[in-house]
Amino acid sequence: MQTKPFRIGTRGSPLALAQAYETRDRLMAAHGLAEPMFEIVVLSTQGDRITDRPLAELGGKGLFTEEIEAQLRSGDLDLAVHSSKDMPTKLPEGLFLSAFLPREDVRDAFIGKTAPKLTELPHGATVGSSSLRRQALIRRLRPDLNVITFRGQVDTRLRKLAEGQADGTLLAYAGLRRLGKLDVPTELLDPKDFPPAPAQGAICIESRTGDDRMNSLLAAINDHPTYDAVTCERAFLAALDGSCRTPIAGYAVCDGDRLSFSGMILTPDGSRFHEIDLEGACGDAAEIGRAAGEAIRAKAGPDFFSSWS
Ligand SMILES: NCc1[nH]cc(CCC(=O)O)c1CC(=O)O
Repeated sequence: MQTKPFRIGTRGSPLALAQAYETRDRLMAAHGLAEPMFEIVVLSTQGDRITDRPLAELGGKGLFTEEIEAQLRSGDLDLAVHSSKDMPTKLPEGLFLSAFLPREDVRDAFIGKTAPKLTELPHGATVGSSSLRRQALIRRLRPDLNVITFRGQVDTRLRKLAEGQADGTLLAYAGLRRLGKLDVPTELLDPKDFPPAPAQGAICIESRTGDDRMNSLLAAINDHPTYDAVTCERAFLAALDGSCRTPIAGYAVCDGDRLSFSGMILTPDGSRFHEIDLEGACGDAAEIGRAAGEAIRAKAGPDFFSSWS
């Protein structure tokens, strides 16, 4: 019998906390465990402390995970809850993504102040976003808009918008939903025009490879279609070597045992882009993502990636 509570590591943002509590609740329900069996441990990461520069400039992924992973490896934590989208494609030795919770809505939400839709914004209007993918997709659809960097937690960004720092902003609808802000979006963007980031909307749980007891508890809350879809999307990202300077979109859907993947890469100014669609068996998720990454890289040619830096 375990007597010490399981220690769940998380960042302290309202969204991160909501995700950690959801994971704890699912573990409690699946195993009939009581609340005192879990302890939520809040950690601050570099990504939380540096809020004035775009993530891509700071080295991108890993900034939200390193401090948490160090404690997971040392045994100070038993599991860590993350937004899969923030996870680097390569994890530290001895750690793995052991479970994914059922995916939320993958779409990006537009929050317009001067117009309800991205396509209806006045000529030259300002849109705040620090994501390279969103910036490139906005410019692809509306090259006339002025895209500015917007960072910080959801509430910070909404405050900046309310203060008039921009005419609109984009956020993952999944995050807004988890925070109960269902009425905030003025438009939900169609993934066909505005494909989401790989792994958007999926909560993942990271644990130690050798921790059999923890991993068997986690296996019971794993959602298989989400696991396969995100595995495919992360393999796509890894095949493009996850360069944090390339705008990359990609999403997979599992329907029964079939998986359909759509991916896109863009130049940062949105003037050029390439798309790929690939289908296969859910069991081949990683292979489909990797093949899609290699195919789109070949389509784009080497000049595509060296045309900016
Ligand atoms: N660090 C940004 C981040 N990572 C995950 C989410 C949203 C939740 C999700 O995609 O699961 C967000 C905020 C956003 O993109 O609006």
